[in-house]
Amino acid sequence: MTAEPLVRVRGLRKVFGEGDAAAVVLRGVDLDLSRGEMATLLGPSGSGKSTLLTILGTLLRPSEGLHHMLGQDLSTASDAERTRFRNKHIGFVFQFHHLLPDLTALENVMMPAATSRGKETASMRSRAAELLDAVGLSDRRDYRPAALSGGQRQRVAVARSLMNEPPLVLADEPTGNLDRHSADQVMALLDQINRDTGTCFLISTHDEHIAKHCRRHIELLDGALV
Ligand SMILES: Nc1ncnc2c1ncn2[C@@H]1O[C@H](COP(=O)(O)OP(=O)(O)OP(=O)(O)O)[C@@H](O)[C@H]1O
Repeated sequence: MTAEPLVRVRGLRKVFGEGDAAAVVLRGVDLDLSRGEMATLLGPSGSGKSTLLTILGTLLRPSEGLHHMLGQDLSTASDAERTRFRNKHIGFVFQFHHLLPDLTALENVMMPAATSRGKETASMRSRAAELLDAVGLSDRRDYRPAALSGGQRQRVAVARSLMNEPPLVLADEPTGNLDRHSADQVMALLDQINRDTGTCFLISTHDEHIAKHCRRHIELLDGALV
């Protein structure tokens, strides 16, 4: 018997709207992601990359199809179960960092743990400090996002995505807002984390140069995998 992959998706469809206004955005996607994989999701604008990532992140339900992660059937899970699952097992990095402006870098990194466990603890603080160290920002712990560069903010967002040690991190155009040098730094960081911890990354990008950092390329064209 082969072990079930980290993520298994079969016949995934997403339709927005109804009747004449219906737009079929994903038309039957089959995809497996294994633990420790580092993959890019490529495709032209409008091909459905963000929609697929949002569904894999349980932030959106598919119209049809099967979605399993860690052997759990998320297609039939309740909203509350999906939220609990997401907080525990999935990290996110977005194009715009979505850091909270009033919190320091350290407090932002701690957020996912504080959210799922109710309150901050000393062990959360030390894990967040270790993560900031790992992304090269231990000297910026007490800075607020406005006092950080774009690349530094994105590195804080990467640290935050890892706070709960998720087996899967979904990154939607994580370098889309960065210059080439900062983009390469962020990609090298993701690559390093992937090798060190076995975290699976699925990274959407338009940029072929960024895709070179990944060993697997998944391509969407008009809502279907190529
Ligand atoms: N909530 C929504 N309601 C209706 N249509 C939507 C919705 N969200 C996305 N779409 C449509 O789905 C299609 C795919 O969008 P999506 O954002 O997934 O593409 P993408 O490949 O990530 O594009 P980009 O690279 O430009 O970010 C687009 O045509 C978009 O207009």
